[in-house]
Amino acid sequence: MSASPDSEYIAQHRLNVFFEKLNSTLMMYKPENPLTFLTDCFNILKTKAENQPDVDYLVHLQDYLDTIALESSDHSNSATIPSILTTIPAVDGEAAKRKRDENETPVESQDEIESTEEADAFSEPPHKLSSRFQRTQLSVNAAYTNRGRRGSVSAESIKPTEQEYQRVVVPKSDEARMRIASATSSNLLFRNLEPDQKREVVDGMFERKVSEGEVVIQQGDEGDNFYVVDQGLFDVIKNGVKVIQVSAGGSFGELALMYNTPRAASVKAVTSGILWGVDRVTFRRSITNNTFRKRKMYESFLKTVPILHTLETAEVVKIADALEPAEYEDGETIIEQGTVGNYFYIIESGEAHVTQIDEMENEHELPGLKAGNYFGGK
Ligand SMILES: Nc1ncnc2c1ncn2[C@@H]1O[C@@H]2COP(=O)(O)O[C@H]2[C@H]1O
Repeated sequence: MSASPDSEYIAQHRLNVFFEKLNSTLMMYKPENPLTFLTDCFNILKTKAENQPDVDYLVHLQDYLDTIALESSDHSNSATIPSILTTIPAVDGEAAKRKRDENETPVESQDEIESTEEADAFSEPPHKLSSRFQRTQLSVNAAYTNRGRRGSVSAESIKPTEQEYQRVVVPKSDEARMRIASATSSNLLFRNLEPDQKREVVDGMFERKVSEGEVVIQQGDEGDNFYVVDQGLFDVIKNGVKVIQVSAGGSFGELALMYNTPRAASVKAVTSGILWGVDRVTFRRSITNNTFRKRKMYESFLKTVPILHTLETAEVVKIADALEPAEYEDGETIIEQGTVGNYFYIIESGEAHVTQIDEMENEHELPGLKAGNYFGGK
């Protein structure tokens, strides 16, 4: 039996997903004027589609919804829906700055105001191209899967004022500090922390012993703590399906805290184990500030990379955590034929020549690579 023209049209444009997302967003924020809200949303989608026509319109929509979820969570006392300002892609630093200059920015969060200079530095492209052959690559060395629609729960702003904020210090032995150091040594979320921020997180960490079978995090709950695994194995279960297992040195529970959303998955202890927990406020003050900026900077770019199109935001941000920018001069060799590849590269901007030497030692020019293309890895 063939599908009706109506259902074909719906499937072709994935209208059910589109309307479901709009509907759940309206239900979540309940804007006073839904028509204005939707008009803003459509205008923004139109602009995004004009700027990045190759990107799927549902990706643009999700990006916009993520942005307003983040913005509204940092303005939890305000009922306003964030303005168009918040939708300027982080990679377009100049445009974002111009827009900020043009608009008196009533919706900027405290965090944004305090870190304007730093944010500008981050939102600038990390390099300037001196010629069309100058190349810049990003190496990727880790990723994990995560699919999740973000809801929103209200929460404290990232940087509470000093009077409000009481630094949490949980007394612990040197042995405990050593164990924490070992558990966090290879954790991506800790990699970019300043020594003082790291000390703040470690000071605030508390030990939690868990029994086999214990549910540490329940999908859909409001986020309270972030956890680093010291000992034991933990299954991450999403909608009843195990998506990943976390072991010593791994961590979980950052998404709900970082994005002020309900827990995206459940986490259950497969064995008895020991966790180091960090409360929500300490986490947001230290880890979120660093990680979030990096995630926002690369999220929009990564969504334009064809191989990553099918990933949802939660998956993309994990890749963003693992990215390391690398610059190459015009003519510099990035990888050499016959050598072992350690990195996967995505071209953020610039172009790369690809050549191959055959058995007769003749060099052949292969099709070149440009922004969004990738190479390397095994
Ligand atoms: N595929 C996945 N989907 C959702 N959460 C995941 C996934 N893999 C690991 N997690 C972790 O599981 C945690 C559940 O709580 P959070 O949503 O706070 O943060 C989540 C992530 O840290």
